Amino acid sequence: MNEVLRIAVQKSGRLSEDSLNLFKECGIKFDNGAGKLKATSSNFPAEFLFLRDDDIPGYVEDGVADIGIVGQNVHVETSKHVNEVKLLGFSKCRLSIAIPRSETYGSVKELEGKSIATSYPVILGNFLKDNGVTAHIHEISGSVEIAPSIGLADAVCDIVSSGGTLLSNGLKEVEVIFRSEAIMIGYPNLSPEKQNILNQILFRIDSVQRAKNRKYVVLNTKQENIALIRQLLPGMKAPSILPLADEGWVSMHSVIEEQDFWQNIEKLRDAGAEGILVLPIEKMIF
Ligand SMILES: Nc1ncnc2c1ncn2[C@@H]1O[C@H](COP(=O)(O)OP(=O)(O)OP(=O)(O)O)[C@@H](O)[C@H]1O
Ligand SMILES: O=P(O)(O)OC[C@H]1O[C@H](OP(=O)(O)OP(=O)(O)O)[C@H](O)[C@@H]1O
Ligand SMILES: [Mg+2]
Repeated sequence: MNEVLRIAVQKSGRLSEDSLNLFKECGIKFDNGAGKLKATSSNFPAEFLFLRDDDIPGYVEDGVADIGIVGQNVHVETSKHVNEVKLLGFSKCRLSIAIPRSETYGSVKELEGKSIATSYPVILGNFLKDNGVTAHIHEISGSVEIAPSIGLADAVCDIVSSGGTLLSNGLKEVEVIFRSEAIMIGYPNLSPEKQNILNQILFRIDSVQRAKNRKYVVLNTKQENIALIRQLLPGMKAPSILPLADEGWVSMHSVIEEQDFWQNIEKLRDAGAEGILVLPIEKMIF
């Protein structure tokens, strides 16, 4: 039987675009046109389900979806029996407790007896228990930051990224209780065929991610500068060195971490590097 890997991604929201791009950058084509809830890839054995993010861990636990992408916050909150396949590095945010800006705050003990509105009762409950605080958790499913201003709760516990939503609702962050990024979760009992398809996807993701942090560098220099320039480019284990038409000149080619390049650019020029080109790399296969 020709197996197909069922992949659950958020239909629309903070995870959607990066989740879809992840698969597209891996060369997996599919149509995610408006209103579509399911799509089959035209060039890879995969089928996509477009869902609410909160539902994804349950689908993956039941094996209705083979893998899914959610925030770690949702993964921990839903506490489903799934494998943690891979952290993905996007949709980074934190889960924080916030109180009205006009109020003072000394320590977590001040939350004793207070009511806190949140969509994350499990994570918040664990935090309060670990800190020996008893508070009333008021569970609501969205627009949490409005709660103190309408008298629904004394404090909130919600996702923060830039802090803009807290600011515009007159709140200040007082405790960071969880840090999150997107994670790929998987059904624990995949068939060997499906595991094989997943391995192909993971291989492609690694190739794309590796390439993102690195650049292909080409520079020209006089032959006598080669040794010094090699020392300045830590990633340059075995650069390709090609003779130029001009006698005594070479072109050096290598792949380096982008960060190393910026740290050494001035020294490279001082060492005699000229005509430096820094090019993006699309994929890196080892
Ligand atoms: N402002 C933000 N910056 C970065 N990541 C965020 C931000 N807000 C949320 N996230 C992350 O993205 C996930 C999805 O956020 P989103 O706001 O789209 O969820 P939602 O409104 O619950 O969506 P759905 O309609 O699918 O239930 C969150 O669980 C969190 O991991
Ligand atoms: O610190 P900030 O950068 O302001 O981000 C935090 C906000 O982002 C998310 O909501 P989103 O805007 O995704 O809307 P939602 O409430 O509809 O999920 C989250 O629920 C916060 O409200
Ligand atoms: Mg949701």
